[in-house]
Amino acid sequence: MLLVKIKKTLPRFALDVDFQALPGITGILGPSGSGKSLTLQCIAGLKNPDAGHIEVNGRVIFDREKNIRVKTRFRKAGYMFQHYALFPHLTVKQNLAFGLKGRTKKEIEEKTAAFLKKIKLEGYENCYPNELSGGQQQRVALARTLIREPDCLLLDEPFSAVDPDTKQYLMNEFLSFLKENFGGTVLLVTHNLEEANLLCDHFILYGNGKVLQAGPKQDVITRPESAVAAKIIGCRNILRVDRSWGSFCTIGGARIAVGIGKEARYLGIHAHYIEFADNADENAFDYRVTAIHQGIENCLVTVETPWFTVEAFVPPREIGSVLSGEKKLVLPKEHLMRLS
Ligand SMILES: Nc1ncnc2c1ncn2[C@@H]1O[C@H](COP(=O)(O)OP(=O)(O)OP(=O)(O)O)[C@@H](O)[C@H]1O
Repeated sequence: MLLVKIKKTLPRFALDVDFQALPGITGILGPSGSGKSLTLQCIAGLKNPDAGHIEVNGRVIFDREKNIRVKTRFRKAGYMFQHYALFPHLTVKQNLAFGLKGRTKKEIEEKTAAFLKKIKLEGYENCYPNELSGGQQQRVALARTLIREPDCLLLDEPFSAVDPDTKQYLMNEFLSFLKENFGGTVLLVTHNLEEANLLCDHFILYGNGKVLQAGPKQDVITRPESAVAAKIIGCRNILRVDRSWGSFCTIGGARIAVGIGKEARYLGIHAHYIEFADNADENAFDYRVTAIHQGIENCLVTVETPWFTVEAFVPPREIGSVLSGEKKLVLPKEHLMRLS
């Protein structure tokens, strides 16, 4: 487990975060410049917080008040950079051995051989990084980090350098490799929601140097607390509430049933929960389609009602009936999210 409670003030930015991350993969998501990479750098010991405390599996690696500042190489925090940062002039084997400085020759031989096997690159030990595919390079980078037996892994956009075609394959490979070879806490910084959704167990949402929300992935996706959090997790429909009372509110004059809950400044609904029905008593509106973006599995349609506009995913086989104009747009109450 990783405990992080740190503050760092830069000339035009202030980081002030407090979170814990359990074993498994925790995705840190947030807009550009919200402090994600800075957090990883503080944990790895590449940057020093001005205040706070960092603990990995019960071992304090930073505590400003107690003047504890464990050196980077003793933190057991494996930091993997965006572009893998393999040494181009070193072979695969030398890259793997790089982190084992100070160990006996025998130990280095044994460990590098074991890791070459794990990453299925036996026979490639004398190759240079430019002779490897993107996926192979990534495995070497991951192995070079894991060979030092870190207590936690810090991954900063590990797939940003990969083309979209190979990305899916790499992510699956990465996940199974990690499951077999690492049982600790992984922090994964990413901009890519699809990637985060596939890989992560938990989410931490960042906004302007602060943690907006944290929790199990599914909870955060289905129950974002604020409009900003909903936007980060990819909610396409965030509607400004004019007035709310009891279990109702109005949006642009339309009365909407939302169920009882906290005071809401916005209502959110994921595009895949919007329905088109022949009959519905509640939250059903006349509409017209103003745009269609044809996808492979779904079409994304922009739908205008006299009171608000939303985007909805519609399976291609249903698009004809949605365009017919004989249906109503329905916002199912159970999928409306009250947002602050
Ligand atoms: N050495 C530095 N000196 C001054 N400001 C810095 C320094 N490093 C980072 N910052 C600022 O800190 C803020 C957070 O940067 P950080 O790289 O952590 O953002 P991020 O959330 O990782 O963004 P991105 O998703 O674009 O990588 C930014 O406003 C950045 O300009």
